[in-house]
Amino acid sequence: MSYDKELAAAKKAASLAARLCQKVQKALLQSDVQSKNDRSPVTVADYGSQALVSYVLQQEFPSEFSLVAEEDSKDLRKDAAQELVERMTKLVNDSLASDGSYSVTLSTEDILKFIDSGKSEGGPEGRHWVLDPIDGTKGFLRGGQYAIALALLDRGKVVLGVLACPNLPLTSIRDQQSPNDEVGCLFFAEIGGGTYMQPLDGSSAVKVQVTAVENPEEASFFESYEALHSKHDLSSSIAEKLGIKAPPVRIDSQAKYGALSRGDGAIYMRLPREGYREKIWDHAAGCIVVTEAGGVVTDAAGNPLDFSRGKYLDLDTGIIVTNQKLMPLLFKAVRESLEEKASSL
Ligand SMILES: Nc1ncnc2c1ncn2[C@@H]1O[C@H](COP(=O)(O)OS(=O)(=O)O)[C@@H](OP(=O)(O)O)[C@H]1O
Ligand SMILES: [Mg+2]
Ligand SMILES: [Mg+2]
Ligand SMILES: [Mg+2]
Repeated sequence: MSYDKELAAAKKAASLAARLCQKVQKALLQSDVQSKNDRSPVTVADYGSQALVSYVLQQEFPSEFSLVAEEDSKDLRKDAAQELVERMTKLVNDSLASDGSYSVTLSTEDILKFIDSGKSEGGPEGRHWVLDPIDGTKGFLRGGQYAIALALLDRGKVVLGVLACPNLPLTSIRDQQSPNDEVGCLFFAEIGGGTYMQPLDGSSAVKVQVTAVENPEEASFFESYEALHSKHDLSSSIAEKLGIKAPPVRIDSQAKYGALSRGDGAIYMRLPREGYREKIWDHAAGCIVVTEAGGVVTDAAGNPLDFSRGKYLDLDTGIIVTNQKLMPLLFKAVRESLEEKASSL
């Protein structure tokens, strides 16, 4: 089955949302009065992105629409949020007007409704869109990496994924010469069709592949920027077992899956603290982008991720990602480190 029409709509929606986020982040980084604790820019961009993606998908697929998305409008309906909602409404309408394909002006109530149409629970039947309107909200505020991550589930399987990474350099993050290198990547993958990357400005796409590195000593690895999101001590013990020499590259958000899909690094380890439950929108798009580029994504027990159980991913301990050659070695090192840790407790 082909999902070409769905993929085209997903690319359009994610690109529009990326433009909105870029605009907000630019204003945020330029303003000298910003207070470190002011989260309103990310709030405006996050909800604005969700409203835009939801609107575009509903225009393209009016009859069959189900969206599992991270945000809902509850906080926005409070009186104190009124100014923020107005700012967001203007941003969303400006984005739609600049695109030109929809001649519409949405009211604040319309926008809140589009945000709330992301309340589906997903599951093993039918089709569901899965959206993280901004993944890496902390990275967004820091001026670092973030992603707009959109995927489609069909009968519980991820069949397409789009990752817009507005701050990711077009060339490998390992070869960065100057901070002026061009940024803004759109990764996309359809099941059985491979993974492609194109500049967010719309120029032509290239096929990407994960790295062919077979020697773990030459492998480099990614982990979350935020130490709270992953046990960095555990990943360093795994890296040591593998003989990895280079220090980890810390990047925010699913931009890690994008960077890995084109070979910027060989391994991504995400081993959250006990009790943290992973959500499908944090991994669905990234997972297909990596697997269609020839990579493997499993939990720490070696099982593929199961996106058919609703909003949460029920998995064993964490998520590990690499190419097919390195996976058996990585898996072994992960098991050994976890066992050592368990016996030392
Ligand atoms: N405690 C904890 N453990 C693990 N994961 C957590 C935790 N808290 C949050 N999150 C989720 O992580 C998403 C950000 O992904 P990353 O961890 O790759 O980003 S970062 O490098 O830490 O910025 C982030 O996604 P966004 O909320 O969309 O930014 C969260 O869903
Ligand atoms: Mg997220
Ligand atoms: Mg998010
Ligand atoms: Mg969040």
